[in-house]
Amino acid sequence: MKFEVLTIFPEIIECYIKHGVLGKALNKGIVEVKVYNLRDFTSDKHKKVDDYPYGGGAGMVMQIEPFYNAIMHLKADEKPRKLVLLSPQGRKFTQKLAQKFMEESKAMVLICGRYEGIDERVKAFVDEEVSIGDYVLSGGELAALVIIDSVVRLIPGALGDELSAVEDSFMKGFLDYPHYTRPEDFKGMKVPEVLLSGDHKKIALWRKRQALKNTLKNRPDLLKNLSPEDMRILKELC
Ligand SMILES: CC(C)N1CCN(Cc2ccc(Cn3ccc4ccc(-c5n[nH]c(N)c5C#N)cc43)cc2)CC1
Repeated sequence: MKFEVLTIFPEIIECYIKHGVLGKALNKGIVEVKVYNLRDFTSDKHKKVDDYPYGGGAGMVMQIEPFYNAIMHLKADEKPRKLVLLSPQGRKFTQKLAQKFMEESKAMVLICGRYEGIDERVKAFVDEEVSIGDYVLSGGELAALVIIDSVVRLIPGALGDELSAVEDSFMKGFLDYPHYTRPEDFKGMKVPEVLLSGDHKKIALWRKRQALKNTLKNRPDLLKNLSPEDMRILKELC
């Protein structure tokens, strides 16, 4: 999977991708990330990327030319790629969309704006407009990293543990169960006895109950299409 990121702050992307799962996936060659500075695609000596909005209004708007030049530069190799514009107006990014991107795209271009947004005409060159959530960010870079991270986790072999990607919550339709590790007793705060029992059946049931309890409390909207067994457990919790 190849990601090409267009941004005026390449350092934001370059710093993050060196670490953790992403860093390992890069080293394994499972994923490639190339970052392009939009200022390198300007035609003036000041490398200007923004200007005042037509029609007036607060702030500055990013000009189309650097985006156009960068996109045409990438498309010169005529390889297929999905062009995704990060935007507060985009469709909501979910685990399901991450799965779809992983399955359908061998290469993705993540287009990151700043300021008050970008010239609307850029959208004529993109395939998708995506938002990571209903809150206001200062630019598209964090959203691009969210997409890269969540899609890479789904690539077989990226996590080094096939189950993890499948077991990631949201895929199953409810939140994760609580996790504990040593010490058993931290200032009187003890690990639940069941987790020390070695009884894997009991542990699995406890984890399922806790996951459903957490989901009922924090994200009841995820509780759809439960199995009859999960529904039975849920009813016991109510
Ligand atoms: C003038 C007045 C009436 N307007 C009122 C509405 N404001 C909305 C506005 C606010 C901030 C930004 C900053 N920004 C620039 C590029 C960019 C890309 C993504 C995101 C972004 N924010 N939140 C997400 N989930 C995102 C994603 N994905 C934010 C971005 C862009 C746009 C803009 C100003």
